[in-house]
Parts: sequence; C-alpha cells; structure tokens
Amino acid sequence: MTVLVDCQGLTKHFGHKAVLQQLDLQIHAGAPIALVGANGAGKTTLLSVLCGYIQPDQGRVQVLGHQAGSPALSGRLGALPQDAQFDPDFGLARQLHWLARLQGMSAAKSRQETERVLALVDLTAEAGSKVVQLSHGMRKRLAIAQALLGEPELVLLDEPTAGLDPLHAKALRDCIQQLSAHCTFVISSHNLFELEQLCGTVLMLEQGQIRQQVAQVSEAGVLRLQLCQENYQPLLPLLQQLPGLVSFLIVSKLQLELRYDAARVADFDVQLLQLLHQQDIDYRQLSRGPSLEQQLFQSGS
Ligand SMILES: Nc1ncnc2c1ncn2[C@@H]1O[C@H](COP(=O)(O)OP(=O)(O)OP(=O)(O)O)[C@@H](O)[C@H]1O
Repeated sequence: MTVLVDCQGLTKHFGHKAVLQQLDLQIHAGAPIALVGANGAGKTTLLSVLCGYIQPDQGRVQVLGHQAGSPALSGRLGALPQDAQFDPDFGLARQLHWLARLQGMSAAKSRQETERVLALVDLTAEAGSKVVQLSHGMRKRLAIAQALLGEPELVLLDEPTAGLDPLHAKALRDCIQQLSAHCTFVISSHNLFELEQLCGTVLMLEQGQIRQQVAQVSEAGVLRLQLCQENYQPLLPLLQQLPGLVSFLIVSKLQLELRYDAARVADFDVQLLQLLHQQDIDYRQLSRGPSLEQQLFQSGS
C-alpha cells in the first residue's frame, strides 16, 4: 500500500505548550481518513505541519515521499485550511486560474481546471463574482475548490462542512466519495455522523499523539434502527423470525440494535425494511454498525 504520510517523533510546541508530542503516524492511500479530537487537541496544528505552513520542532515529516512543505508537492497535495482567505476584490475564477497557473499549469489547462473545480462545489454561476459578494458558506466552497485544483493525490480538509447548508454539505460528501477513487482525503471534523458516512479509518488525536485508530467505521452484521414511534412492540417477535438474526437489543426508547449473520444473509437490511413496511411501522434511520461515537468514547478508550 502506498504510504502518503509518514511522521516519526513529530513534536510541536507553542511557547511552553507541547501540542504534538513524539507523534508517529502513517497514512496510506485509500478511503477517506477521519481526524478527530477535542477542541485544542492539535488537529489544525498537525494538518498545518503536513502542509508545511508551520515547522515542527522535532521529528521527521514526509508527505508523498518529500519533506513537508517541499515545492515538489505543489499540485500533488491539496488543503483546505481552517481559515482560508482570498482577495475579496477579485473574481472567483480569476483567483483559481491564478492559483492553477502557480501550480505550473498552462493557461488553457488552468481555465479547464478552474471550470472543473467550480462545478464540483456548485459555484459555476458565481465564477465572475468577487469574493466579497459571497456568503460564508460560498467562500468555504471556494476554498474547497482551491484544494481540489490539479487533482491532487492527497487532500487535507479542516472542518470542510462547517458553515455549509445541509444540501451543500451532502453534495460535498458525495463529491468526496466520488473523488476518493483517485485521491485520499484526510478530514478533520467534529461531525462524527458525517465522518461515519465517509471514512474508512479514524485517527484520534489526544495529548499530542494519535491515541486510537478505529480501523473500520462500519461493521457488517450490526444494524441500528431508529424508529419514529413507540408502537413497535408487535415487531419484536417477528424480528426473531427474520432469517440470520442473531440477537437484538433495545438500546433506547426508539432505538434497536440488531446483530445478524452477515456471511449467511447478505440482504438482512432489505428483509428488515420489508418487515417494517408490512407491519406499517415508521422508522427514521437504518444504519450499520456501532456508531463512531460509541466506538470512540464507549469502548474503554
Ligand atoms: N499560532 C499559535 N500560537 C499559539 N498557540 C497556538 C497557535 N496555534 C495553535 N495554538 C494552540 O495549540 C493548541 C492546538 O490548537 P489546534 O488549533 O491545532 O487544535 P484543534 O484540534 O484544531 O482545535 P479545534 O477543534 O478547536 O479546531 C491549542 O491549545 C491552541 O491554543
């Protein structure tokens, strides 16, 4: 597997405060990777070191085989910084075009890339607008477009959907999912629900180190069912008759957790949905596995 990031003994202080302490980390190419941690845990600091925006005090930081911050990473590493800034008085397309040119693209290729990334974040209609005319969420989308210029192999996104409306947040998640076929995303976010939908691996930053890696976000064989009303009692004996059911647990008033033999019954979820339909029982959500929140905070970490 291709190693995209390799940190060994990475240490960064701000004043007397050690934010990253002898941190070791390897990131491989593949499905999006989540970076989580409490406020002030050092997520932005870690991403900033990987981008070369700030220098570590100690340690080795290799990104795509180069030292972090190396000019060789231009166009190969994309980043959405937490507080990305643009010149407020210049047009969107003009700024993206200029950034693409800085990456070494020809004028024609820069135009093409500008159009592509603006379309990805649904800002084509605003291509000629000045940044000052954009809302906060639109500026965020522009910053994401900038991170995707040149089809980088690795993209670091710091709180990508914070401030986006639900529709554009979903569109961005879909976009990340599609682009993940050719590009590895590292996403720092406090939105565990979102990370759960997107990411294959979760890195938890705590006390300056990567404390926990949850290798698999979704676990086959476990479904969580969120119901709308408490009138589901007649469902319980019928659940026991579903082929492949191993056990079920009433987690809370409106939430059930079902364990099933995934090797034997691949379409257990479909059967469950059919049963709910037959019994006329409304549900709010059906999702796989223990939640990321449970894995991170209730598994004896
Ligand atoms: N330029 C700086 N000067 C001094 N201290 C800083 C600087 N940047 C970050 N810090 C401190 O480093 C620590 C880690 O900050 P960082 O922004 O990396 O955390 P974070 O995990 O991204 O937090 P959040 O989830 O709140 O965005 C915090 O205590 C912060 O106050």
